[in-house]
Amino acid sequence: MSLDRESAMNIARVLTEALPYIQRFTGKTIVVKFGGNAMVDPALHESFARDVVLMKLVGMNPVVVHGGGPQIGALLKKLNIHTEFVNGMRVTDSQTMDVVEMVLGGSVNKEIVSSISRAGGKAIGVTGKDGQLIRARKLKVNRYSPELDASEIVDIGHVGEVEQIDTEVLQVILGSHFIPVIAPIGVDQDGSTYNINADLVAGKIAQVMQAEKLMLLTNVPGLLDKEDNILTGLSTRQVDALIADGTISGGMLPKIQCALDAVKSGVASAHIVDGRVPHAVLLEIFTDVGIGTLITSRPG
Ligand SMILES: Nc1ncnc2c1ncn2[C@@H]1O[C@H](COP(=O)(O)OP(=O)(O)O)[C@@H](O)[C@H]1O
Ligand SMILES: CC(=O)N[C@@H](CCC(=O)OP(=O)(O)O)C(=O)O
Repeated sequence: MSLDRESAMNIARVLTEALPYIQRFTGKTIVVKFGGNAMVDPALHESFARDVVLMKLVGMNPVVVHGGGPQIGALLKKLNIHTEFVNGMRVTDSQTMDVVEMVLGGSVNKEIVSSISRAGGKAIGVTGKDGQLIRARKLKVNRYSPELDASEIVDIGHVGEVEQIDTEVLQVILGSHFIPVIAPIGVDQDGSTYNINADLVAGKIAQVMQAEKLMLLTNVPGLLDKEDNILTGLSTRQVDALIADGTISGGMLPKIQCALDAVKSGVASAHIVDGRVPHAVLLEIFTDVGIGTLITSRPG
């Protein structure tokens, strides 16, 4: 292949632009949450896997946490099982829990592991049950009730929140130079299984691993205002106001919450990024192109 001088210079510029980022992030843990909505296109699977393998090869420690909401929804539909969400969380009865575990711990997890292998990397897929990685407890959900004109606690079944992350299994995987791929299923002391929102798991893992970055890949360009402009660099107070006036709702609620919690607990930055853009991870980590919504800890 021969290139004209200008194209060659452009490629060289992009490559050298990556150098300070490689130097800065070598040896650092970067938690990437691959959202179910960003996963629906197989080509995006491949570009995501290549980005993660590249990160690993230049000395970073990528940790992948994945969702699979649309994939769970598709199987539930096939099985004629009705599903609904409260505050962005899937109401999960025992039957739904079985499907969730099958999809997240089975097909979705192994598809990502295979994509990473095809891209030349080595990955190990686990759920939070493996090595008791994710200890969960039942999540209590508060919902506003118009009839009561007050908030009420609703029981949404086998939905959990993270009680504790036991990093031992992660250290073993990372120590053996594998890329961990984690399905957001938790377990409690009695061995009961919980469906946990993948953003919440990614946020907690980033906190416990004191990650340099938490990246949440989704199917929107970032956190949007009512006119669809991307919002970035927000303070906690501004986020609270956006939740109160309904600008932030549904699946964006746990995303924002875990991004704020992560940066408050020492993660240097959290990013909500459009996973529909091919190589979104690569662009965010290795270039000066700022994409999506950046959340850092600052007063307010
Ligand atoms: N202010 C907002 N900005 C962007 N997306 C929002 C906002 N409020 C609600 N959402 C919704 O949140 C969704 C992203 O969450 P979710 O569907 O759970 O994605 P994922 O599967 O990637 O975790 C968006 O597709 C959008 O419908
Ligand atoms: C409790 C809860 O809602 N769990 C999610 C788990 C998967 C997930 O979080 O997937 P995305 O990241 O693709 O949305 C669910 O059942 O859909």
